[in-house]
Amino acid sequence: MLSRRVLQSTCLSAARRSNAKLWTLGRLNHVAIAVPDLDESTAFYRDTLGAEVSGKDDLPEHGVTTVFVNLPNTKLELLHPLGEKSPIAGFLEKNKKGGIHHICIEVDDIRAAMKSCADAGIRLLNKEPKIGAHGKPIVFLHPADCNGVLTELEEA
Ligand SMILES: C[C@@H](C(=O)O)C(=O)SCCNC(=O)CCNC(=O)[C@H](O)C(C)(C)COP(=O)(O)OP(=O)(O)OC[C@H]1O[C@@H](n2cnc3c(N)ncnc32)[C@H](O)[C@@H]1OP(=O)(O)O
Ligand SMILES: [Co+2]
Repeated sequence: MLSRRVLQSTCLSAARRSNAKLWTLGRLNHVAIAVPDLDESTAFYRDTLGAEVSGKDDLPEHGVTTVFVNLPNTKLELLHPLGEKSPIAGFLEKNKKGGIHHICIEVDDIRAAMKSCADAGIRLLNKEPKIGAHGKPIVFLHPADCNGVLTELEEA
């Protein structure tokens, strides 16, 4: 009679061999909005809507300056281009007043999630996890493979 532990480890290794999904999708971490004027947009959420907002954070490795708008159940990430090669410059060219740029969903294991997505033919926009605004590993999935929505995964 196989002990419970042996049975469990056998099932787990079978799941690993079958590449079964060994990670979990979590909360909506943030909705990112690209804005042409960061001060004006920050004032709108803070003064007009009464939201609690963070200070500005320059992230040269991402080519953006961010301000986070803290909501009870998620956050808005206000994005403004930083530097010559900002990945959001093209987006703002096309959307002069700004617009929703991406969504960010939490995962418990970024590398397992990246492998599942790559195996499913979803294009990863960074081959290795990068460190995002919250100091956590992140990956971006190509919008064309995600219903037209640029999708960021953050390991939480
Ligand atoms: C700090 C961090 C954090 O939260 O921790 C962040 O969020 S950093 C946030 C900033 N970093 C990133 O966004 C990194 C990932 N983003 C990228 O690599 C880029 O933005 C791409 C998604 C590859 C798009 O680049 P770019 O605009 O230069 O390319 P492109 O103009 O040729 O666009 C290629 C196609 O993608 C579409 N496209 C472009 N940006 C899009 C967006 N935000 N949402 C949905 N579709 C988008 C275009 O319409 C076009 O579609 P058609 O081909 O149909 O015309
Ligand atoms: Co983001």
